[in-house]
Parts: sequence; C-alpha cells; structure tokens
Amino acid sequence: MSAEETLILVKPDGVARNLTGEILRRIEAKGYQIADLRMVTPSRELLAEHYAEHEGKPFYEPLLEFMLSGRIVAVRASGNRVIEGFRSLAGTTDPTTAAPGTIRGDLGRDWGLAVQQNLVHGSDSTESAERELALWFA
Ligand SMILES: Nc1ncnc2c1ncn2[C@@H]1O[C@H](COP(=O)(O)OP(=O)(O)OP(=O)(O)O)[C@@H](O)[C@H]1O
Repeated sequence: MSAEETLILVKPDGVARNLTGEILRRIEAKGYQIADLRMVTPSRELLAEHYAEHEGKPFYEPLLEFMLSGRIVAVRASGNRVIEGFRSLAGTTDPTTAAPGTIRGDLGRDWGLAVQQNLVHGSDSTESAERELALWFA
C-alpha cells in the first residue's frame, strides 16, 4: 500500500515570519516525508478553488486577501495517517486557544484581524488532499 499524502501550506504569515524551516522541521521530526515542495505566488482563481467551500462566509474575502498578501510554501507530505497527523501537529484553527505543542499553539497568535492568520493549512480528508494536491502541484 502506498503512503497517504496530504497538502500542507505554509501561509503568507508563516513565510513572512521566517517560520518555514521550523514548520518543515516539525513535519520531518514527526517522521513524515516531504515528497515535493514549492514556493508559490498563487492567483485569486487558485485560491477561490482551494477555498470554494467557504465562499459566502464573512471571513472569505479577508481570507483570500490574506492568502494573496505574500508567498506560500506548498508541501506534498506523505506518511501513514499523515492527513490526521498533520492536523494534529497544526492544532486547532484559533491560535490563541490551540494547544501548546502544536504549530499554531506555539507560534501563532490572534492579531485581531478579520481572518485568523494561523500559519498553516492541512487537508482535512483523503478527498480534499487529492483535490488540493492537484490544484497546487498541477
Ligand atoms: N471564524 C473565522 N474567522 C476568521 N478566520 C477564519 C474563521 N474560520 C476560518 N478562518 C480562516 O479560514 C481558514 C480555513 O478555515 P477552516 O475552517 O477550513 O480552518 P482549518 O481547517 O482550521 O484550517 P485550514 O483549512 O487552513 O487548515 C482558517 O485556517 C482561517 O485562516
């Protein structure tokens, strides 16, 4: 059986704060493989497809603006149960309440903005991972 894969994004706040290395270190330290990696300046179209499920929500436009505000590092990571495992490493959405020990809990904080600048994204299911990897590693 081939290993499970997921899409991880280091969002613009993570890249701007020079946390890419620390985030990659945590992924590797957990034992996951970095199968592919690219620095991306995404188009609005790519982000609209990526976040299609959030269209119409109050944070949708601020989210797109934030994701367009700088470069993003896209990672194809692989390993047994990597989808669930990375979401556990990332911590919950709100960095203020994300558990210490997680990426968001240790490194993120609430900046009081309309969107949570929470450093990373990780696919939430095998279907999302397949769809998102096809978008970011076309
Ligand atoms: N209520 C909210 N207020 C502000 N920003 C939000 C809110 N909910 C989500 N976001 C932003 O939209 C992103 C996508 O929301 P989602 O609910 O999919 O979060 P997630 O699954 O924790 O994170 P991600 O999909 O980025 O891994 C969040 O990571 C965050 O940046």
